[in-house]
Amino acid sequence: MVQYVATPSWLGRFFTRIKWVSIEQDVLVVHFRDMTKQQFLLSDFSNFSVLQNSLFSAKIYLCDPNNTCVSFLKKAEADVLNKALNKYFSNTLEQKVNNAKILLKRYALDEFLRDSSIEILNKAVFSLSKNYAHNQTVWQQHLSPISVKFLSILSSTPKTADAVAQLRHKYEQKQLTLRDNFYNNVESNPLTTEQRLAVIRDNDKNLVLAAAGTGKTSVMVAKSLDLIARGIALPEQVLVLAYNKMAAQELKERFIKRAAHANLSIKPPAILTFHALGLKLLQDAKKSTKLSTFATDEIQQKTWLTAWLYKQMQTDSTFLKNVVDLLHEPVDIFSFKSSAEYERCLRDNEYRSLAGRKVKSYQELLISNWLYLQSVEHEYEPHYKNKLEISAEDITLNAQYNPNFHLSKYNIYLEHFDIDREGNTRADINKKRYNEQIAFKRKLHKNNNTILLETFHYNWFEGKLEQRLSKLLKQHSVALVPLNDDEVFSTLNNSGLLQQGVEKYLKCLQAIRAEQLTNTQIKQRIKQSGLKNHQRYAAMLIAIHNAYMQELHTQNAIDFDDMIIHATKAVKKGEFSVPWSHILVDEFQDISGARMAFLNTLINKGKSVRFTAVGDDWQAIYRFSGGNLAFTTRFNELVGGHSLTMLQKTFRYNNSISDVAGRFVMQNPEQYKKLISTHTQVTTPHVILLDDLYQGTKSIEIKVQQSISRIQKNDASASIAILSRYRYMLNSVQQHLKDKKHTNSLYFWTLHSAKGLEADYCIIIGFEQGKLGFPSDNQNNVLVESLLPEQDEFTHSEERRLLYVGITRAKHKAYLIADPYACSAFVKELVNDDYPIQIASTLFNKSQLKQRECNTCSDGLIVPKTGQYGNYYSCTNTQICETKLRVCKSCSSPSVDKSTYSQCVNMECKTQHPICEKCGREMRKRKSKHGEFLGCSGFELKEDSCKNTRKLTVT
Ligand SMILES: Nc1ncnc2c1ncn2[C@@H]1O[C@H](COP(=O)(O)OP(=O)(O)OP(=O)(O)O)[C@@H](O)[C@H]1O
Repeated sequence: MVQYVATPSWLGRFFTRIKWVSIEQDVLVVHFRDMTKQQFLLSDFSNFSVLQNSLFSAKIYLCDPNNTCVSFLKKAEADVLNKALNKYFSNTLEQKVNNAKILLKRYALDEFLRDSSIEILNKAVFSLSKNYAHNQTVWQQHLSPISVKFLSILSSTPKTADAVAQLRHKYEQKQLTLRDNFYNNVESNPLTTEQRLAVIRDNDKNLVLAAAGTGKTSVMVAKSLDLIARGIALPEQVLVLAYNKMAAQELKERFIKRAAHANLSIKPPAILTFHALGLKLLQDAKKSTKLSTFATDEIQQKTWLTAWLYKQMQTDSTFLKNVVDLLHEPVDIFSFKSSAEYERCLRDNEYRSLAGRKVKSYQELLISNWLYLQSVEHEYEPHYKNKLEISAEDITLNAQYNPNFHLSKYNIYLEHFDIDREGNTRADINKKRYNEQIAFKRKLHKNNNTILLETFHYNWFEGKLEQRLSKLLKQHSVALVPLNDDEVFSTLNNSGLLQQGVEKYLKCLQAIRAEQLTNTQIKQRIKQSGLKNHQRYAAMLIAIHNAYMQELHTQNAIDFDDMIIHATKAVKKGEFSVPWSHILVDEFQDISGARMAFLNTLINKGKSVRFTAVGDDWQAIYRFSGGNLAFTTRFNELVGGHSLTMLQKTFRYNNSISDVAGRFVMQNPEQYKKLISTHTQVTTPHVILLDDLYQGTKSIEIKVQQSISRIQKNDASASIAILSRYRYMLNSVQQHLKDKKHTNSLYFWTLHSAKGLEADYCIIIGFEQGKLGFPSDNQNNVLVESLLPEQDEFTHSEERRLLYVGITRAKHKAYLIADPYACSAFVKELVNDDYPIQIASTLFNKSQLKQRECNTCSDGLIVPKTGQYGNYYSCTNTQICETKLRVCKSCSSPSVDKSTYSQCVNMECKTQHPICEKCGREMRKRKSKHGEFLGCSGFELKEDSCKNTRKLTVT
């Protein structure tokens, strides 16, 4: 039925195509002269229309999203039509406002406004208030006062983001009041406001970022109880995931205890580890869950891989060559920018050749291995001539000369020179001097009639090292007899090199499975690492990965990774329907790629699942087993939009512990900055640094025992934990304390296993230097590194977090016991950077630490030693630094040799002892008929004697 027709004014005949406009049923129809028409469903409008009169005609603005305007209408007809439209709109918009109220209540007042509900509110609520804001007078004319009031309140916050924030704030405030009693009583102490907010916020995704001891566990328990008690979820709709069995058990016990305490008779939700959850889903989906022995017995896994490699080597000689070539990652020394970088590389890599020799560089290793595989016997760095003999001829070499290799059977020397075709050297080596030394070595061999064969860095770089070796040796009639495959295999096996390779490949396999890497990703990651043989490494690892999965298939069994990987697949395929509306995950900072993929699948397959991650980026310590901190630090990008709550008040420890631990971990700029406040305040340092000496001799065991006795005297029932980076040190302390009497409960934790635990007092040991020290220098090699989750560049960043975890286990005091003569980088930092700790030993005096720094290498320390010729000092970086210093006869400090004297480093002593400029031995005062003079102490020696003398005045 056509109603309210409006036709064009006389002007409209020239300026519009419109024939007439009318309301027909619930549709506004614009008819055009060419018989076409445009229709607008009236119920689609969320705004009133506006009439605008001009001299000869009128136009109606429809105020729809396209800003449609119907122009050149007769004024009187347009007026009637517009009134009719707005009458209609006032009914529908009144209904829309009522509906908006219902939606607002449902999505923003009765529950926490979730990101996924914002779209609904945008369409049905915020769009109305925006239209209202632009057209207020018209709306006020046509709508009821109560609707106008509602819209005017809403429109006072025009930006959606602000409106969302306000609604959330309002909801939080309401719940804080309503649930005050519950939050006061759910734990033994009232929850803090930030803890309460962490419980209340129920966005699609929530991140609770905490620090140690801030009550993360309390929040997990309170949140799951609150969800169930308020009827937001049934117990079977809540899933809590803990990092390990012990934590899951603790959460379960605390849930039951707290529910009873809050007078709630509530059945606990599912509180599981990731593995237990995977297993449960596989069982529910009727999948095989037989556990492979590989999962529980590491040795079986090693045996399997060794046997598999052996089988491949037997059938394929190229494979055998690959195994040998890939034992050590190629190192291009020209890529080092400083001597420190080079030293670090040498320290982190031990080059043990097939002949069982420890050599100093990767390229020397290749040469030694090649010689070995060709059955050429060779010595490494044999003595050629000593300093004295050489200096008689030339002064270019300042130590005794040891060429790289000597083929004794043929009396041939072999030198590998680290230069490119232009004679350039490593960045930190003086090119001129190095080339002079090469020239001198050549001359020396010539003068002595010895054969010198030469290979160069560029031979290796151009992939022609083996070719050159073969050519040179053949020219000198050296017999080359290649070993057969069996001989090579048994050498690999007997030397332990195969074992090392197997261990490295298993670490890679673990990383591939934890990160769920595809073959393409494996290739990409290894390529990105810059490894020269990246294609061969990738091919080897892909083959091992496939063989491993095939082996599990043959066993018809799964390993721990499979519990998660297979369960993810089953959920994806819909073989298990997800019953959970709320998933809470603890220790999120250590989540792996595979676990995150599992969580994402559960979230996507479930119905409107809300996810809460609780973690602490300062405590991420499981990268080696796939923990990827980026999921926490880049949560928005990698997991999604979320509500963030920070827990920054700690209850476990005092401000002294918090200041030291917090400052230490925040040295890494990649860590979140947090302002931690502590429940307990103290006025003196409660982190104490002790030396590990007992009556002048290193004895960690006795020192720990003494510390325990001291604690016991003050607090006989306190719990005490002894913590160390590695288990071996704990074992020896535990053994020592076995028969000693003590009233306290003692715990022995590695720093990794201490996660989530606490004790009244903590004693941390093991601050040694090196691979088994702390920070541990046991760096992964480049290959394993390339497959592990990315990490920030800050030196020792994960080890730093580990010390943070260690110190923050203590409720009252943390004792750090360290070797003052060889203290690690961490102890040096604590002392040198004036951390607010109590230093309970004068041996950690800053200037003494400075005196002990090695001047030759980048981070070695000079420590006292006793050898067959008496006492001396040497550098702790034994692999790379040969520094040996004499003991000052006046004060026993280290003394550094100059050309004619040795200078004591102790600034208060500074004694100069004369030494022989020819052989380096001590010079002694002697008498002759001409008076006193200095003579070399090597004078009387039978072999290698030195007759050097000089005037007494010369020092
Ligand atoms: N609101 C509170 N008031 C007083 N004590 C609290 C409060 N919340 C937690 N605690 C106490 O603080 C201590 C640390 O709590 P919890 O173990 O939950 O911390 P956490 O954040 O999980 O620590 P970590 O990450 O170091 O393992 C516990 O003894 C706990 O009872």
